[in-house]
Amino acid sequence: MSQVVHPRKKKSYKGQFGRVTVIGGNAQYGGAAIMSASAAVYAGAGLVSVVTDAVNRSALHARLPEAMILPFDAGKLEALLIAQDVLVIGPGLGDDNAALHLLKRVFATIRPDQTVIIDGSAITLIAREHLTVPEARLIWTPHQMEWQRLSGVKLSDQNPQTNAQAAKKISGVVIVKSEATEIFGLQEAYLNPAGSPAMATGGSGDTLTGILAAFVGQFGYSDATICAAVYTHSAVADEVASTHYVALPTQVITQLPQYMALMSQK
Ligand SMILES: NC(=O)C1=CN([C@@H]2O[C@H](COP(=O)(O)OP(=O)(O)OC[C@H]3O[C@@H](n4cnc5c(N)ncnc54)[C@H](O)[C@@H]3O)[C@@H](O)[C@H]2O)[C@@H](O)CC1
Ligand SMILES: Nc1ncnc2c1ncn2[C@@H]1O[C@H](COP(=O)(O)OP(=O)(O)O)[C@@H](O)[C@H]1O
Ligand SMILES: [Mg+2]
Repeated sequence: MSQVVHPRKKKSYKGQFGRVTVIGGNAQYGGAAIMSASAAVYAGAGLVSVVTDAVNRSALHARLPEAMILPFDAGKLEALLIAQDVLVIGPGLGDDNAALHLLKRVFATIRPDQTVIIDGSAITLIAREHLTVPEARLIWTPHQMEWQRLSGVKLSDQNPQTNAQAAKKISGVVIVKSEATEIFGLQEAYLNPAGSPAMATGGSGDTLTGILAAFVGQFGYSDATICAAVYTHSAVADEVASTHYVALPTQVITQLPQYMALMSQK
């Protein structure tokens, strides 16, 4: 962990800690985009933007003034996306035609050196519509039902062996989230040792996407960075859960800077 999260150099500025854009949050699921973007900001991303339904503008500005906002239908979308280091697509995006159209528009702009974290509704849409994914550094973050949709492996048949086999057919890194999250597509498979049922609350996965984005954006894309992000999410939740029955995503998010400061000093 401390190998990944290190003290910042004195001579540095926000442009060196990752340009992250979260694409998600329709009229029903605005909170998902807010939690993803908040996690990215609190985990240290230098510049965070959110492409979201226009109805989320006031809520997002009020909750997270650090973030910039662009509505889903903005003409400037491509210009924004091209300048990003990391994209998160899917938290609260929804799976209707508007979401599908936006997903295709985003995929058409992606460059191979960008990291794209594919979550939630985006996974469901890609599986349902058999979409071709762009050439990029892809990180998939399915929960078990999304993994069933994407891989075809039924929930009841999912285990480290069947998951590993299925992940080989998918381009990029696959983080199969559960009570024992597994990561495939790295040099070695990784089993997350932290976390608890206190994390079983809506928004936990949305929060993970923001942490991943911030870690890749500031510490660079590597196996160690991805594992550290997954571990940090659960380890902070464990800290919260030591005194709280549920580890609310918003509470996990606010604890991130303190946890990372301790990690960076080890
Ligand atoms: N506050 C918000 O705005 C929230 C928005 N969310 C967004 O809502 C959209 C739909 O995502 P959902 O995950 O709710 O719906 P999904 O339809 O993708 O998955 C839920 C379904 O899968 C089943 N299931 C079985 N095992 C499961 C497992 N281990 N984990 C999760 N589900 C399991 C559930 O019973 C349910 O039928 C996504 O875009 C997501 O990002 C959620 O993140 C919840 C919070
Ligand atoms: N029982 C559990 N033990 C450990 N981690 C859990 C448990 N239940 C949920 N989680 C974690 O919470 C997150 C849930 O993700 P997801 O279902 O996508 O949430 P959401 O879409 O509501 O944000 C994952 O990181 C998962 O590993
Ligand atoms: Mg989710």
